[in-house]
Amino acid sequence: MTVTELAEAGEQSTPPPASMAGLLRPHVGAFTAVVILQVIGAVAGLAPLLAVVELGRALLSSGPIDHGHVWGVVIAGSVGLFVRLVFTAASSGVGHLLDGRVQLGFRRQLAARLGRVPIGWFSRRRTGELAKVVGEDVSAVHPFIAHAPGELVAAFVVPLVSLIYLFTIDWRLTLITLIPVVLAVALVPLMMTPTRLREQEDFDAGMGRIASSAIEFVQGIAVVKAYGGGGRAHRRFRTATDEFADTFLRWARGLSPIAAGMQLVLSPPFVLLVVLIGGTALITTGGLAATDLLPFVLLGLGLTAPVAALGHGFDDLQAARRAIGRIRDVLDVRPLPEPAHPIAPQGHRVELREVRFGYDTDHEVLRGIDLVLEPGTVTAVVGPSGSGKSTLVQLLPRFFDPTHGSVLLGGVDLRDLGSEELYRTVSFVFQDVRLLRTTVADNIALAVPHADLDDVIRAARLANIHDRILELPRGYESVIGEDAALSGGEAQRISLARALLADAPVLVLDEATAFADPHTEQAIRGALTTLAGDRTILVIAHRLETVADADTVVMLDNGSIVERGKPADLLARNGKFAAFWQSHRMESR
Ligand SMILES: Nc1ncnc2c1ncn2[C@@H]1O[C@H](COP(=O)(O)OP(=O)(O)OP(=O)(O)O)[C@@H](O)[C@H]1O
Repeated sequence: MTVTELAEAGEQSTPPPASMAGLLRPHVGAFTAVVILQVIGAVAGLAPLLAVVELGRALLSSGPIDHGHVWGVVIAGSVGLFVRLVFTAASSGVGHLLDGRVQLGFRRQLAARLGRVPIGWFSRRRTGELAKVVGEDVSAVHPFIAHAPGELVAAFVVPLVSLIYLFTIDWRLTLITLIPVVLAVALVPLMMTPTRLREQEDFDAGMGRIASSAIEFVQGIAVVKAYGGGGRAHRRFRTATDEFADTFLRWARGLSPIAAGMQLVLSPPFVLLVVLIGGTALITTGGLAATDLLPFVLLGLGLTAPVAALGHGFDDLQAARRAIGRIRDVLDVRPLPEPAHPIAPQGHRVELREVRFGYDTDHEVLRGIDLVLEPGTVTAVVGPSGSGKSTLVQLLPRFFDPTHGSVLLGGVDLRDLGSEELYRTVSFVFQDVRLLRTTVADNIALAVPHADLDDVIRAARLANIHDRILELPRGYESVIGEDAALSGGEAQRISLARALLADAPVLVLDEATAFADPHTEQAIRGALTTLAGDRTILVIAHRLETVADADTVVMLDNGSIVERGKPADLLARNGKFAAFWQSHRMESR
C-alpha cells in the first residue's frame, strides 16, 4: 500500500484511540478469541502431565496393572497434547492477525494525520523522530498485542488448574508447594521501597545522560575536532560514565540481594527441595502415599511461572504504553483545516493583511505585516538573520496559518482555498531542499507526473542543471541517493527545475546562501528574468544583484516591515535598508 492509499484509507477510519483501552476496543472480538483459544490450549496442555502422574500411580501401585486404564491414560495424554498444539497455534495466529490489524490501523491514522498537518511542522528533527514513531514505535506494540495476552493467560490458567488438582490429592502438601511463590511475592514490596525506587530513577537518569553525551559527542565530532575541543567533549562523556559507575554500584548493591533471593526461591531446585522435604515428612508420618508425591514434583515446578510472566508482561506493557504515548503525540498534532466549500481565486494577486505569527504563544515572529504582491512583479525580502523572512514567505504556500490577519490569493483567504488549488497556484523553492529517492526526471516532474521528457529537460536547462544531470551515471534516470549524490546547490537547482515545470503563477523562492555557487546564482537570476512575465514572485534575496533586479524591496526587522520601495529609491533614501546593505556588503568582502 502506498502512503497516499494509506492516507486515503485512514481518512475513513475511526478517530484516534483515547487510551490503550480505546486502542483495543474495536478488536474486543479477536482479543476474546485469543484468550479463549489460549485457555483451552493451556488446560489441554496439562493433560500430558496429568497422564504421566496417572501412569506413575497406576504402574507403581502394588497389584495387577489395568492395561485398559493405562492405555486410556496414554491416549488421553496424547489427545491433550494435540489439542494444546492446535489451540495455542490458533490463538497465536489470531493474536498475530490482531497485531497486524492494530499496527495497520495505527499507520493509517498516522498517514492520514500527517497528510493534514501543516507542512511547516515537518522540521528535519521532526522527520527523524517521525521515522521512529511510524516504524519502531508502531512495531513496539507487537509483543504486547501478539504475545503478552496468550502468555499471561497460560501462565495463570496452568498453575490455577494444577493447584485445584493438587488440592484434591493433599491440601497440606499443596500449601507446602506454594511456599516458594509466597516467598517470592513477599520479596516484591522490598523492590518498591522509596530508596529502591530512587535508585532506579537515578539509574534511568544516568543511562539517559550517557546516551545524550554520547550522541552529543558523535554528532558534534567534526566541529569538536576542527576546533580542538575533543578533550572537553570526551571529558563530558567520561564524567557521565564515571558518575554512572557509582550510581550503578548503589543500584546493584540495593537490588542484587533481593533479585538473587527472588531467583533462588523461584528456581526449580528450591521448589523441588521444598516439595521433597514436605512430601518426605508427610510420607514418613504416614499421612501421604509415596505415589502421591509424584504430581507435586511434576506440577509444583509450574506454579512459579506466573511471577516470571508478570515481570515480562509488565515490561511489555510499559514499552507499549511509552510507544503509544509517542504515537498519540503525533495523532494529536492539529491538522490544517480544509475548507468544506473551497473558493476559486480570481487571478494571482497576493495580499497579506495585518499578518501576525508566532511559532509559540510567547514569542511573536511576525508583528503586523501588510503587503501586496502584484502579478508580473518580483518582490525581494531582505533583513537581518532571524528577522522573520523565511517565516513570512512560508505563509504563502500555507506551511502555517497566521495567528492573526490573513493571506489572500486572488482575493481568497488561503484557508478558503482547497490545498490542491493552492499547490497548483503556488510553487516554492526553499533552501532546505528534500529530493525523493527516485529518478532525477521523476523528481523534476513531481507536480506534473505525465510531463514528457522534453519538458523536463527544458525546465532543467532553465534551472542550469541539465549538463550536470547528463554527467550522472544514468542521466535523467539516475536515482537520487543511489547513483546520484548531489550537492546542496545542485539539489536546489533540481527543486527550481521542478518549480519551473510546475509553471505555477505564484513563485516563492529562498535564494541560497548556504550553497551559493555561481551556477545556482545564475540559475536563480535566469529563472527570475525568464519567469517574470505575468507571475507573482516573492524572493528572499541575499545578493545585491537579485535585489537590484526586483521591482519592490521589503526590508524586515524583528518581524516588522521597516522600509519598502524600489531598490534604487531605497538606496538613495539612505535609510535602514541602505545601512543594512552597506554592512552586508562589508561582511561579504
Ligand atoms: N520552526 C520553528 N520553530 C520555532 N521557531 C522558529 C522556527 N523557525 C524559525 N523560528 C524562529 O523565528 C524567528 C524568525 O526566523 P526566520 O527563519 O523566519 O528568520 P530569517 O529572517 O529567515 O533568518 P535567516 O536569514 O537566518 O534564515 C527566529 O527567532 C527563529 O529562531
